[in-house]
Amino acid sequence: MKTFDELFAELSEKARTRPADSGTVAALDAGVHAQGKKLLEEAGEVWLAAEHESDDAVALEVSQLLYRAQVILLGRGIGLDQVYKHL
Ligand SMILES: N=c1c2ncn([C@@H]3O[C@H](COP(=O)(O)OP(=O)(O)OP(=O)(O)O)[C@@H](O)[C@H]3O)c2ncn1[C@@H]1O[C@H](COP(=O)(O)O)[C@@H](O)[C@H]1O
Repeated sequence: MKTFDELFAELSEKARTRPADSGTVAALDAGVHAQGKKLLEEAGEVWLAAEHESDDAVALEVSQLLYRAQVILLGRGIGLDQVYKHL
């Protein structure tokens, strides 16, 4: 299990070291258009799960949405502090 901040630290390290088997590196290399499509896809899956599926299914989809939001942030070079100041 990991927190939102821990995941962001892990993904930042992946972006820095660029391991060949990293899906995050591939997602970053795919560019913002592909990243945005994934984000919207996950948002839709959260919505559908919330309407029709179990609590655990909703939690899974939200975890994937959070991951995709972090990829967008990493792609733009935006840190979590910059996000948190708006919360
Ligand atoms: N939390 C996630 C995470 N959430 C979602 N995803 C990706 O999103 C996919 C699920 O999205 P979809 O429903 O679109 O599934 P899919 O279309 O079958 O998948 P793709 O073909 O798009 O890969 C997963 O298969 C992963 O590729 C994630 N990929 C990685 N992480 C975490 O990120 C960390 C680094 O991962 P790597 O960069 O791959 O090493 C690890 O700790 C992982 O747990």
